[in-house]
Amino acid sequence: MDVCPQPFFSDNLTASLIVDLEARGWAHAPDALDPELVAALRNEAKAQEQAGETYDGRVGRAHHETQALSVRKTRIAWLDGASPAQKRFMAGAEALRIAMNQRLFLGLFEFEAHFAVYPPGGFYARHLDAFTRPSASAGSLSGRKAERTRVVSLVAYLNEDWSDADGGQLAVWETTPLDETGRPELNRLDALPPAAELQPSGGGLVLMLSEAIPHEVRLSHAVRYAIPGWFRVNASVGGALDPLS
Ligand SMILES: O=C(O)CCC(=O)C(=O)O
Ligand SMILES: [Fe+2]
Repeated sequence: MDVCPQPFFSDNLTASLIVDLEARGWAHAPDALDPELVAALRNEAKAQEQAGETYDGRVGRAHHETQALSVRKTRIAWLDGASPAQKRFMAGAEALRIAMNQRLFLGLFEFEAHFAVYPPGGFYARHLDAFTRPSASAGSLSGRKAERTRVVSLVAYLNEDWSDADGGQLAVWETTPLDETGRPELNRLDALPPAAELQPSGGGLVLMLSEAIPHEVRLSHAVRYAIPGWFRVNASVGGALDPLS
């Protein structure tokens, strides 16, 4: 791990993203990333797609695989951090991780990310990236343990010349309705307009609290390139939950 990773952008932008993240649970900066880096990453995503190295994205471990295509239609390939562009991307994420830990005391300890290529007709239905356990006795949620370690989600967009007509906006909501047992009931958000609908234009960057911000990728009419990633805490050791979490 670099001692002083090269940040994506200025300290000012980092600080204002973190202020928004703390105040409302999400933050967005259009044109946050260097266009050269964005182009290099987009080319890698395209090359992997053409080489058949991407595969169908699945939904969280708590869902049945058979549901996947009705929830999410996208193809993914995990970043391995090997190419110069991926090294730079991981270094920027590392700088953000350190800044978020310094200001928000989140204890984030690692970052994982993948390319996501949405074909025309691609989408990702409304979801949370991680689940809060409603109570210690919620045994049926045990399958979600692994995902609870996602604390902050990041999405970086790699698209060139995105227009309104291409669809594919990221809709974000600032509240999560819960049912009487404390489980998220996201279909109740049908009645609530999203707090924002963000264009996936190249260079844009979004941060979201993984357990708190429901979001969806609207139907995309063009090929849509993104890198979603997650900052994680070390909440499980040997399959057991960290008692502090
Ligand atoms: O691509 C996006 O805008 C968001 C993707 C997303 O929500 C996810 O991969 O969990
Ligand atoms: Fe997500």
